[in-house]
Formats: sequence, C-alpha cells, structure tokens
Amino acid sequence: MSEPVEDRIQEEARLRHVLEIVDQQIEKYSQQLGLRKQEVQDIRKNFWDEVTVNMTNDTERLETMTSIQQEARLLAEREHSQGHSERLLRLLYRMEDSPYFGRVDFKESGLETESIYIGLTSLLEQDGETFLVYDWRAPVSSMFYDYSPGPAQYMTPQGEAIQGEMELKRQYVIRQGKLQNMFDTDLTIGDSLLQAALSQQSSEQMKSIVATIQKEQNRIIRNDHAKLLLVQGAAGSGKTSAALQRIAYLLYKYRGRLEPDQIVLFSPNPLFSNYVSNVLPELGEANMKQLTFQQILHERIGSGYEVESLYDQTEALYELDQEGSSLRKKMVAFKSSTLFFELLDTYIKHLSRQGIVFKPLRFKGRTVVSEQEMSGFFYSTDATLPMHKRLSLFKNWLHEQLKAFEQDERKKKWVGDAIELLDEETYNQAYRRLRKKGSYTDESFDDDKKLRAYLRTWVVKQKTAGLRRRIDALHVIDIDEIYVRLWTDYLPGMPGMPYAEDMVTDTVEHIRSKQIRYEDAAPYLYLKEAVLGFPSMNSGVKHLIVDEGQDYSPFQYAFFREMFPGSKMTVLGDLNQSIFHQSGVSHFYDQLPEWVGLQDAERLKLTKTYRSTKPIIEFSKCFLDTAEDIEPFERSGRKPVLVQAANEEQLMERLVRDAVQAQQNGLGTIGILCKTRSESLKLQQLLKDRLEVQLIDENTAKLPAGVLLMPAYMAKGIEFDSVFVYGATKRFFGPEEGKLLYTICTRAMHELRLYAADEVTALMERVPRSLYDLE
Ligand SMILES: Nc1ncnc2c1ncn2[C@@H]1O[C@H](COP(=O)(O)OP(=O)(O)OP(=O)(O)O)[C@@H](O)[C@H]1O
Repeated sequence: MSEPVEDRIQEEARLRHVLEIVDQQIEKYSQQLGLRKQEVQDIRKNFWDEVTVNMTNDTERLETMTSIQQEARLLAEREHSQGHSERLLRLLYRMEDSPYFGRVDFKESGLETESIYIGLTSLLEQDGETFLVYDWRAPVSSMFYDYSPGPAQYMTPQGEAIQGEMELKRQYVIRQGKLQNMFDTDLTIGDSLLQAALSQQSSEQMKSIVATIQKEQNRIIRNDHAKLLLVQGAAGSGKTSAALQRIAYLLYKYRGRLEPDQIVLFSPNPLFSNYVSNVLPELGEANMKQLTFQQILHERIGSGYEVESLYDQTEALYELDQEGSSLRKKMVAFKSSTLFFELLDTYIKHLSRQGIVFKPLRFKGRTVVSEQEMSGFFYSTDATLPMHKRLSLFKNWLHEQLKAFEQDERKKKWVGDAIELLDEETYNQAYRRLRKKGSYTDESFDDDKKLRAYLRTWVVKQKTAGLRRRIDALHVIDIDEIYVRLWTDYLPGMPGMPYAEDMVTDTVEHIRSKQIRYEDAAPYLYLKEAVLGFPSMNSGVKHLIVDEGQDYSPFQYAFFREMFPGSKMTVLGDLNQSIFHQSGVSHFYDQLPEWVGLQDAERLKLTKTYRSTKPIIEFSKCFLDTAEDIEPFERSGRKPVLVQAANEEQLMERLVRDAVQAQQNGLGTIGILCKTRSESLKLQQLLKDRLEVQLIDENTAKLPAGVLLMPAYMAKGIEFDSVFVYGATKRFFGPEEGKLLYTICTRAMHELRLYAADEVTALMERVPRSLYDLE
C-alpha cells in the first residue's frame, strides 16, 4: 500500500526530531556513564583504604568483615548501575540507527486518536511526559502485534481492558537514521517486512525479532500468569526466539522485582548457549543464567565418576552392533520411561522404612560404627519425619559415637608413640594454647600431665578428622550400592517391569566401576539427592525456561522441580525433533505437569515456520508421520536437491564444488551435517586439502561462519544458510529415522542439498518427485 507524499514528509520530519532527542540522550548518558566508571575505578583503587582491617580479636575480626562487606556491596551497586548505563547507551545507539519500527493510531473510546510509535525502548519528549516512542513491551504496544486496523484493545497493568479503534497500523524500515521504507498494513504484521527479515543471511548469533513478532508468538511472550507454559512448535517456528523475547518482556514488566539471574534457561549445549547469548543484550537487557544438564550432572555426581554425555550415548547407540544396540536401546528406553520413574519413586519411599546401605566408619582397621549399628539407629528415628531431619539426627548420633570412640582411643599406645614424634613447634603451640586457657601455670605439679593429655586429644582428633568429614558429607551412605540394589533386589518382579538379566548385569557393572551412563545419570542423581537431600540453593529462581524440552526425561523434569522450587516454568519443544533415544516418551506434554509437580498447564502451539523457505519445509515434512501442524511461511526458494554420485570420490568433488558455489552465491554459512561424530571426522579427512571446513563438536563454544562440519545432534536449535546432508543413504537413515532427517533438513534457511553415493535412503520414497530436483 502506498502512502501520500505529505505523510512521508511528516514522518521524515518527525524522525529527525526523534533523532535529535536520541542524540541529546546519548550525550546525557555518556556523561553519566563517565561519572559512574570513575566512581567504580575510585572505589576499586581505594578499596582497602576505606576498610578498617583489624584481626586482633573476634570482635575486631567481625568488624573488619562487616566493613569489607559494606565496601564490596557499594562496589557491586556502582558496578550494577554502570552496567545499566552501558546497556542503556547501547540501546540509544541502536535507536540512533532505527528509533522505531512500528506505529498504531489508536482512538480510545471517547478520546482523541493517539499515534503510538513503537521501538526498542521508550523515549520521552523534552517535557519528560510525552512519549515519542513506546517500548515494544509496554501494554499499549501489544496492539501492534495482536490486531489489524479495526476494533482493538489492550490490558493495563491493573488488568483493565482499554477498548477502541485502531485507525492505522504502519511499519517502518529505518536504517542509519534514514527512513528507507514504510508500509501501512491490514495484516497482523506486514509480510514484506517479515520476508525481508527472513531472507537475510544466517549469523553466528541469534537476532532479536521484536519488529516482526507474530501474534501467536506474542501470546507466548506476554503470558505472565501461567505457572507452567507448554509450547509445542514446529522446527523454525520461533520457539527459542519467543523464549528470549519473553525473558526481555518479563524483565521489563517486573523491573525491580525480577533480576536476570532469577531466570534460568536450560540449553542443549554451550554452543547453543553462546548462539543465543546476544539477544538479551541486543534488547538492552542483561542475560539470564544459562545451564546445561550436563553441567549439573558433573557438578552434582562428583569428580570420582565418569559421566557419559547425551552425545556420547547417542554415538554409542549408533556404533553398537545389532545385539549390543538392542540391549542398550532397551535400557535407555526403560530408564527414561515413566514406569521407571514411578518405580524409583516407590523405591525411595521404601528406603524411608528399610534398605539404605551404609558404609562402616573404620579407623586403623577397626570398626568405629558398623553398618548394622548405623542402620539400627537410622531406622529407629521417626519415619514420619522428613528425610533431612532424620539425617541430621543420624549425623549427630554418629558424631557422638565418634567422640566416645576418641575418648577410648586417647589411652592407646599408638597415641603415646605419636606424641614422642611430635616436633617442637607443635609442643610449643599446645603449651601456648593451654596457657591461654589458664589451665597451665608453670608451677603446678601436674602441668606436664595436662600437656600430655591435651596432646593425646589433639593427636587423636587430627587422625579422625577425615572421619568427621565423612560424617558431615554423609559419605557413610553408599549411594552406589543403593542404586545397585534397586536393580538386583527391588525391581525384579515389579509389575510391568521388563526384567532382563543382562540389563541388570550391565547396569551394576557400570555403577560399580564408577562409569555412569547417561541413561543412569539422572535416575542415579535423583536417587542420591532424594536420599541425601536436594540442595535448595536455587530457590531464588523465579522463571525456568527449558528449550528443546522434548529432549529431557521424566527424571530430568523431576530434577527441575526439586532444584527450582516455586519457580514458574516454560517448556518449549517439538516432538517431531525427538531424535535422542531417551526422548519420545508417549504423551509427553500430558505427563509433564505431573513430573514437575505443576498442574493447570497452559498449552500453546506454533505451527507456522519461519526459518526455511517453503520448498524446504514442504520437502522436509514428508519424512514425518504427523506433519499436519506444520505450515510454511510463504517464502520462495529453490527446491531441495538430491545429488546422486556414482561413487564416493565423485561425491567429494560435487560437495566441494557446491560448497564453493554456494559461498559465491552469498550463502555465508554452510552446515555439512553428518549422522555421527565419527562420520564427520571421516569426512573431514576426505575433504582435507580440498575445502576449508571447521569441525564442530560438543566442546565448540562459539559458532563460526564458513563451511561447518558436524554431527546432526550438534545442529539442534541452530541454522545455516545452506545445509548439505552428507549421506542421505540407506546406511545412515533407516526407515524409522524420519525425525532425524527432518531435524537436519529444517536447519536450512535458503538451500538444502542431500548427497548419496550408494543406495538412497528409503525415506526419500516418501517425498513426491515434484518436491525436489535431482542432480
Ligand atoms: N516473528 C519473526 N520474525 C522474524 N524472524 C523470525 C520470527 N520468528 C522466527 N524467526 C526466525 O526464524 C528462525 C527460527 O527461529 P527459532 O530458532 O526461534 O525457531 P525454533 O522454533 O526454536 O526452531 P527449532 O525448533 O528448529 O530450533 C530464526 O532465524 C528466527 O530469527
């Protein structure tokens, strides 16, 4: 739709005025930032001058600590406001480039029409009252995303619906302060702007989408009441984007009450974490906390164990022979099932009455407290008390036992011998301590006796320090053995349990050799923490967001519940991308509320896909059994291409030639996706000296540009201008691996090519010939 010339002249004049105000603000905040930086520097420089350090006695020490804490708090506060000014300035510079992207003219019933301009952040006129630009997250801005011209409404923060008529909806393309284009639109958000955004090249970091958020995405972003929000969305439908803009929205709406570090985003791997880490700063907000499940496993299971990763598990499953892989698959499926989850929960309840395995406390080959005594005491405590209370009683009791043992021990000959061997300094120290206590006089007849008694206590205490630490850390409880007995004693015979000797033997062997398989890791840790107590250190987290939610098992969800009690939860996933063996739990979204202990879930669907061109989506959908909820955005492009080479050498030549060609065509990032890590390594060797490629694996921290080579699972959640599938063959993709091929193909934004030197995968038979080209 074209606009009258006067309209454009007026818009340009307004833009100039807004830019002037932006410049004034930049100047003001630059000065402010200068001052803040200076303040921070001064505090750092003079930190120790401002602190009174005196450690002569306990009172002084306490005062010193308080004064250090005060100064550190002041520094943190100033650093925080420096960070805030920096973010604000960065936003203003972005506003200098493009101060707003949308406008709605809204006539509230009974009032004058108001033009509402929408941008990254609010900007006020010099009078300090009139809004020149509204933040995209302001209540009034929601109409831009939710309505076409006609009747419209928005909700005030107090929950009042403001109704009226939207008389105009306009979008702007402003770059480097120049109005390049503007459109009036009848559509929710003009397709041409979205077309333009989606036609751009991929980048190494995800971008914000605020100018073109779609109505259904906006429902996810602005939903602030659901305790549990479940989003099923097709590949490329904007789940991650919606999650990130949602975080920005929440930080805006609850400013002062919600801090970025009270929001946790679970991402699949560090590469993905880095990929999304720029969106919040681009929107002028500090980043949320990002965690991966692997990180949690490493931190909590402890250093004495070798914990397999999800990716190693996946590789192992691909590489095992028929027999081995069928056992392993059976184990993975069972250990990720809701049945196992329920059985483990009953086992944990059972442990509150019997079955905890203890390790004796031993000293110099003698038993201080036996496992039977421990069990006897533990199970004599009130079974109705919560576990942590019983454990605390148990620890106290153990300390008492140890004390009694120490008393007897002091009389032993070895203690006397050890005293003889003490050096002079230790004697002197003991002497000084006793004098300080006033129990040593230099004159008394039994002073020497006192010194020796003191030293006997000291020597024994030194030697039993390790035992005390074991008691405090509850290392007297044998979690490994408790997990083993679950398998050997508890599970066999349980109704519904697909009991298999080989599954038990394999599990037990691995646990005993301290190698924790990925499928055991979450159940093992869940059991461990259920027995020893879940540390509730994350209770400050108010929002938990789980991306690629379909890839987590019931145990992992139960974990989230325990780790982040009281937090709201958003889970975004796509069942069609359940490519790991542990995913694919049936009725996933129906069961999830129970796993996380949150009922009344709100469920939303995203069906429109934005990443890939229409031909790529039409093609990729064919690999799925259920694809009715996938609707491509109308963006044209070339049909996917299947390259059938006569042999591997010819395939290499084609691949190299096509990669070079794609780059010449301006496709900056090409993802060559293989099924496994070992295949990527092999291909890397084959391409050596022919094509510059970068291998991406689970240790890669940052996505580079160029030609990238990686196993398929590493590409989850990210995208490339062009995707080359290396090995669309029978060998790599069996008939049941449609989801994997779908996931791989939907990483492509503009171009998709599949290569095969031997027999093409049978999955291709599902694709109508009209949907792809052959080369
Ligand atoms: N409203 C939008 N405006 C502009 N671009 C969008 C919009 N929604 C999504 N996109 C783009 O589409 C691509 C896919 O988005 P995103 O990664 O958020 O989807 P996803 O559902 O998480 O995908 P997947 O499940 O495949 O990981 C990104 O490039 C994103 O910028």
